[in-house]
Amino acid sequence: MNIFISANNTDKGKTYTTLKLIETFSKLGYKVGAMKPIETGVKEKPIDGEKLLNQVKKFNKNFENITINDIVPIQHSLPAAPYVSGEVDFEKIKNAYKKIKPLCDILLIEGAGGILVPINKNFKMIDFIYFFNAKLFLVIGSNLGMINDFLLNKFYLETNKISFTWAINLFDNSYFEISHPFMKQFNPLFIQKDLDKITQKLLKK
Ligand SMILES: Nc1ncnc2c1ncn2[C@@H]1O[C@H](COP(=O)(O)OP(=O)(O)OP(=O)(O)O)[C@@H](O)[C@H]1O
Ligand SMILES: C[C@H](N)[C@@H](CCCCCC(=O)O)NC(=O)O
Repeated sequence: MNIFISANNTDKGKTYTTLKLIETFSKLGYKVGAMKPIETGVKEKPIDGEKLLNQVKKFNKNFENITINDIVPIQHSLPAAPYVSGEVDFEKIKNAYKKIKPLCDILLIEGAGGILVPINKNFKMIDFIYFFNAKLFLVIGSNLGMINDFLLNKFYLETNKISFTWAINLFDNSYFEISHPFMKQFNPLFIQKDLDKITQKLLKK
């Protein structure tokens, strides 16, 4: 099973969440792998990719000899959408995938930014769900502004008949005063307390 992790924007907790999903699925007995096909803003080394690789190695010994370049095949230095930061060689991504996929039961694939971030003229971040035949998990950051972001993502995904599982990443408790009175109608799950429910939903869907 492949799961593509996206978010309502950059810096909303995709890596943070993916680290927790690696641990939770691993403790359920699955061999878990992770990749970030494209990381931008890479100075010396891909920071998100390194966190993912270290976490995977804690639980999955099949990844012992896997390197950062295997799980982050495309690395660009400009911190921007891939469309802007440089060319993306999809063959390289495919080859990395072929190497990693046999090492795990569940592969968590982290995007960059949100679902419509452009990669090139014909390919945007959400298109990775077709490329990898992956389920979509959407992280929604809890800050002011998330209601509009959530509704836009929901509208786009439902209009395009893309099913998704989502949860709120709580940065602080102000969410309960400023956003939850509206959001509660959607019965949100939270990364901080609902990982078991989230993983069960992802396994079922
Ligand atoms: N719930 C949280 N509590 C505290 N810190 C958090 C939380 N969620 C994320 N962070 C921190 O916020 C920063 C951004 O999170 P993260 O890197 O996971 O975002 P991202 O969505 O993966 O970003 P990108 O689009 O760059 O991949 C990181 O420093 C991370 O440790
Ligand atoms: C530089 C960021 N951290 C991120 C790219 C975010 C692109 C956002 C583009 C946009 O929506 O305007 N890169 C990454 O996750 O590898």
